[in-house]
Amino acid sequence: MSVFTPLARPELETFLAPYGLGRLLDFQGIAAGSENTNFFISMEQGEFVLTLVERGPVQEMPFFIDLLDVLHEADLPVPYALRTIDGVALRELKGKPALLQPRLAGKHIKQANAQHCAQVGELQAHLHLATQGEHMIKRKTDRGLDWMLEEGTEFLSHLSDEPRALLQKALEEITQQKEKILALPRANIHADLFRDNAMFEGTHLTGLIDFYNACSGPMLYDVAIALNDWCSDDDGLIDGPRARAFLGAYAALRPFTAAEAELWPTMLRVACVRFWLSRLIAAESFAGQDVLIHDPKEFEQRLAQRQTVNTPLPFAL
Ligand SMILES: Nc1ncnc2c1ncn2[C@@H]1O[C@H](COP(=O)(O)OP(=O)(O)O)[C@@H](O)[C@H]1O
Ligand SMILES: N[C@@H](CCOP(=O)(O)O)C(=O)O
Repeated sequence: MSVFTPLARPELETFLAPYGLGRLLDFQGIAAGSENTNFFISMEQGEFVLTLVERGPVQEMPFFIDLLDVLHEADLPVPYALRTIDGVALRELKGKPALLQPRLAGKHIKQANAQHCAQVGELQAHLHLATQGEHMIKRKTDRGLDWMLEEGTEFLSHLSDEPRALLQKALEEITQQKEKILALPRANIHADLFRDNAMFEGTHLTGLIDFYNACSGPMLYDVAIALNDWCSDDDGLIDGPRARAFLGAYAALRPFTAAEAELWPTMLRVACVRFWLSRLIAAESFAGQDVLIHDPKEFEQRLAQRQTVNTPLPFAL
């Protein structure tokens, strides 16, 4: 279970008092999640989630707070940092940066269908449209192309022949296509829009959570990351109907460009490399600990399946 920092009721009550949300009724550590410590918090005035930031770009918390404010003001269903009565958003608890956010209704779905995928594609397009151009808040990801090349090269010697050849080929492609990828249309991107970062009530998408990988970057990269998770079957193949539903709903709001259509197969592979590597690293660094670790093999398999891509981007000439 990923509650890295346990909390006792009195220290939580002291922390929550300045929000003016009434008495603390109940709280519960959340087992899901792998990066931060999260608690469901029931107050007299509603349901909230408290996050203690355990690792990652702690000094960049103002970026995440600002981005979620922009998305919230654009009426998109995302959590955002609640302010204390004195207007403070970013606080500290047990020496960790701490945020209190509204709790979104619903739960994660395991089996996505075309209807789920269309809603996620649509919401992702809204997220990009709200943060394009002068609205984009700059933040360089710490897991970008240079990181992939560096960590990937490091990992080659840890792998057996077949995965090593697969990774080597992908790293060469990243080196060759890097400039073109970086020139694609940009916005703020979620960069981790997996099923476990979206909430559904029945078939209705109630919102997106966990923006701690968000950054400024190519919108197509965000699409590829999401599609690899939402539209893959158990063998790692792209499921045509789900992928077309996702891409069609997205493109109806933000049509893809010719450059994006050309780089689509590359981008699907880059998005596989990103999570294959981060999972390999997590599996090594958290081995034997009580932390949720996702299977790296899943992305090795997806990368192998994306050597040919039969689902083109819907793109009108
Ligand atoms: N604002 C929220 N509303 C509802 N549930 C949330 C919210 N934030 C987090 N959660 C719950 O907490 C879990 C872990 O949150 P997440 O941000 O994904 O953690 P981590 O950063 O550790 O991966 C989610 O799977 C979800 O169930
Ligand atoms: N969704 C990811 C986990 C989050 O990525 P990280 O880079 O923040 O560890 C996955 O399923 O691997």
